Amino acid sequence: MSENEKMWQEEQRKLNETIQEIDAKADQYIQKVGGVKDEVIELRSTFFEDVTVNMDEPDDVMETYNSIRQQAELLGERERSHRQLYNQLNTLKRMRHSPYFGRIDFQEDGENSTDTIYIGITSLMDRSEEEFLVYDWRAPVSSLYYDYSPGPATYDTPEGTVDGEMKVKRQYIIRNGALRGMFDTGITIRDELLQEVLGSQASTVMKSIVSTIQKEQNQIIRFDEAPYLIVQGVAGSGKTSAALQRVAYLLYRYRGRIQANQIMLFSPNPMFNSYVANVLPELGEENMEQTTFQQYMEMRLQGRFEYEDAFSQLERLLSREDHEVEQAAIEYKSSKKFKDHLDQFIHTLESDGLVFRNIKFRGRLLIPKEQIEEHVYAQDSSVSIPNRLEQTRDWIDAQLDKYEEEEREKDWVKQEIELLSKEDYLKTFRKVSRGKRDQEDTFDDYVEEERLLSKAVVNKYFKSIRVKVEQLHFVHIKQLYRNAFSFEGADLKNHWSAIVEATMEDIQDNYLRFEDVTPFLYLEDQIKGVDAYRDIRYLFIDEAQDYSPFQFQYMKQLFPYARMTLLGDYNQAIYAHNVSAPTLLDERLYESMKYERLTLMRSYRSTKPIIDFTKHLIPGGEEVEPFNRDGAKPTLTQVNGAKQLYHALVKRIHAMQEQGHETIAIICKTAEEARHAYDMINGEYTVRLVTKNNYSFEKGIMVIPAYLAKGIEFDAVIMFDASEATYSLPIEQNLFYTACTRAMHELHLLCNGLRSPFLSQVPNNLYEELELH
Ligand SMILES: Nc1ncnc2c1ncn2[C@@H]1O[C@H](COP(=O)(O)OP(=O)(O)OP(=O)(O)O)[C@@H](O)[C@H]1O
Repeated sequence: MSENEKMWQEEQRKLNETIQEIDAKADQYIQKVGGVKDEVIELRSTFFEDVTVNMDEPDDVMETYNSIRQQAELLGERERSHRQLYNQLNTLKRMRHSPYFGRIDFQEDGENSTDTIYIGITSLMDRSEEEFLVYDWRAPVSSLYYDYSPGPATYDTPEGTVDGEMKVKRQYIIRNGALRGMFDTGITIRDELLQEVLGSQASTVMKSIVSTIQKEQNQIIRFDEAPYLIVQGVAGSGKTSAALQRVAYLLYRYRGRIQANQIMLFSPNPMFNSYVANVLPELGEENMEQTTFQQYMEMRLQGRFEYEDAFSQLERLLSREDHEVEQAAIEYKSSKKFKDHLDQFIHTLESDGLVFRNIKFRGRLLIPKEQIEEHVYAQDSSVSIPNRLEQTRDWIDAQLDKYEEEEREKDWVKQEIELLSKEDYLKTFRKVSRGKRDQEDTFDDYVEEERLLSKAVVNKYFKSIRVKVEQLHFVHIKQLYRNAFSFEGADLKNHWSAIVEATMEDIQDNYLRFEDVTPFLYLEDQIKGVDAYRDIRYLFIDEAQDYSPFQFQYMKQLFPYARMTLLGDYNQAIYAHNVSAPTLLDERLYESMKYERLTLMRSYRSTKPIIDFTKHLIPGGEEVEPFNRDGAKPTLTQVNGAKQLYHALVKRIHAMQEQGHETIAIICKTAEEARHAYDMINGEYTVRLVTKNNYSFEKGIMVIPAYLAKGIEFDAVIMFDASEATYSLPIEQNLFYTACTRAMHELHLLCNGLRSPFLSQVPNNLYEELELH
């Protein structure tokens, strides 16, 4: 038997033993789960047998309440342990399929023996819970596997650094409990496994990468120093993947101290949310909180304003009209400079200038705005505006109590009572008299009945005023936002008056453009007080290049206790505010803060020929390092007119399907172009049109605007129209690059008319020009 065969046998034996151990543990768990389940069922069915229910006397009610609470707590605790055992059992099931993926043999300095350490998605102890059979990939010692090749190696533990020598580093492919492959690896994780992983079909859900994490990604995952981690990574370099494994790492590293709901991820679009939703559960962890800026905006503005979202703003700018003024407005309103300006404005409001609304009731002026103003500015100027407003709110409430009482005597109230239907009358009567009866023995006085009913009627009408007062609606934020523009925007020269005029009109129409949303909310928060997310400890911002400097400042305020991980790629900055301004990945924004900036240059998503092509679409692209995965060159099909475009498209889709590609994206520039492409082929193929209002990621053919394909990948990408008429302006360059870099295995460009000037930067030998036959 050769050395290799012996090694294989030895490893097979080890694998069998581990699986036996997993089975034995699973049996133990099944018994425990069964036992707890029976208890839960029993507790549920006998819930009320075991509680004493007696509502006769107040003391009895209290006793009943306590008894029910105790029983509910017991049930809750049993249900929790059932869930926990059930989750552990599921993890064991996953481990049985592939208990580990790597091994290192490590000899610590000063020790005689070498430890053999197997590494898997979670740790596994033997039945007696004494020895580790498998180490969690997030354990300190496991970082050796990602960071070193055999030779001297070091890892950090909470107790300090451990030095030693790595003797062996081995990788396994284990499927359904059987050893399929095994490699002793060198400096980086050997390419075989990565080749296998990357060569597979695109999936509609993102996969975990723990078995093939690369050294530079591991640095991101385990980073634990500065409060800001900025990651600039080229398209497909694993930023999102690293972010998700980092969440899993943090949950492991700070187990018991940080829960999944204290970690939040901001993602670029809702489709992305479902795309990444599987990674953490696959690793046996709960998902973090996920949201988009769009969702946050909706939560804040819905019902108050019509507002534009980021996608519509982009669509507006992508239309081929003159956007000079709009572009200037977006750049300015998204800048730190505008925020500083607003801060100055807000500062002046401390002594003068807040605008208020009258408080009226049925046409009667109850509290004039001047009185509110007087009340606010009568307070000590050292008190913050939000605190003064809170104080004023209490004062207004007290005034309203008085007015409410006055109103009860009015004729309209009597009429209202008369008009109450019998049901309403009884309902109101019961409601108001309920409290009364507890205090008095009899209740038969007509006057008292009238009094209570009028109180109820007036109360009902005052309710909406009370709610508005509670929300500090008496401050006229809309007017204040307008007033913020009553200065001379020196840098904007001849555009300023046009910008101000457009803003005034929009606000008058109760409409907020996307570029106004953040400044508006910021102003509102500074005046009314920030409703911050104080529980969030870690904030992840994916596609960070798409956020404006103003949004960043805003987020900092919204998440005051969060460490931030910002991941993105400046070459994929597609929004107007970043066309000529630095993105959030720019170090200059962090100069006064503690931060670390890491870069990822290696791209894993696409085949080498695709990366060789796409890297020429951006300045500095020559530094992008492709992962060496083979594939066909991208193609370019030149067509003239809609008819030829249709034929080229159909031909291409057909070829992609023949080759067995499961996710095929026809990527367009705008929603309008996507609708056009969709109409062209719908009926011929089963095809899905993805819009910002319809977002789920399924297998098949989809037509999608480029900005919605952000962060996502497909087996094959067909660029619907790579022509000059579609892609030639500066704002279109990154969009073009982003769209092309979504392809994993195949990239095909159709071009109706003159080709985009961005293509002239790509050497001819890097793509194939096709004729349409
Ligand atoms: N270490 C790795 N092992 C296996 N697959 C990897 C690894 N790193 C990245 N990938 C794969 O490469 C693809 C791109 O990764 P990901 O989406 O995380 O990149 P990204 O930098 O966020 O991309 P983009 O900015 O273009 O949206 C995914 O299919 C991911 O699974």
